[in-house]
Amino acid sequence: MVTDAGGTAPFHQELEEHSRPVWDAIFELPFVREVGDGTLALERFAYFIAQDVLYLDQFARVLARGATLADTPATREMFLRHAANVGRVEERLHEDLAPRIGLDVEAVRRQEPAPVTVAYTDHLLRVAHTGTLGELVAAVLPCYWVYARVGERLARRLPDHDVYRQWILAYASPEFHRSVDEQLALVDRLATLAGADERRLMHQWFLRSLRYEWMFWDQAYRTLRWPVAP
Ligand SMILES: Cc1ncc(CN)c(N)n1
Repeated sequence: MVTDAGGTAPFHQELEEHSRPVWDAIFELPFVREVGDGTLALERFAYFIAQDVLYLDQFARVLARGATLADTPATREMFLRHAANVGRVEERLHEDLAPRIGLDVEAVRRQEPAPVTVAYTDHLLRVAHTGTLGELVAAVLPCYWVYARVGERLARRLPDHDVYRQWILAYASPEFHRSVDEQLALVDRLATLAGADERRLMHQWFLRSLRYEWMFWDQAYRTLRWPVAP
């Protein structure tokens, strides 16, 4: 473990080391592997993008709440910029991919989100509205960090599939990685200000979000629907 001059590891490193098996399970997911080699059935990817449209609508609200809770002007500016980037970068990516994979984004927005999408966004919104800024940052960190890690890995050998290639490159981009670094630096700063109870909650929300990231891709691979329609 790398430590600073005072002998303490940065908090994000602690988070990563405690959650190693979940990270490994994410890298091994069939969804991730098949995007990487370009063999994922388009139906599964279209399901994923549809759920991600619904997810990002709520994620942007969580980031806006981060701006409200921000303890410094620089942190407020960062959250506002990140919330705007959801629209400028990720929603634009979805709108660009949608017609190529047979999706109508506006029709998707009228759908009920699937079970894991509801569970994950409810978790983020609850932490954002009942927790501290440190708890919120720990909860959103996997949303950044996992996609950066997956993008970086898959970009080492890009698939021969235009849609998957474009999706991977979005998350391997230097711009996306800069926003991840900003969140990592913020979680480290806030952890130094937090007491033991808050740090424990930060661990808990980080791990929960990380597991939901695994579940979100697994849900798409299984194209999970609500059981028993009315
Ligand atoms: C579910 C999920 N998690 C994270 C990301 C990356 N912001 C995303 N687009 N979707």
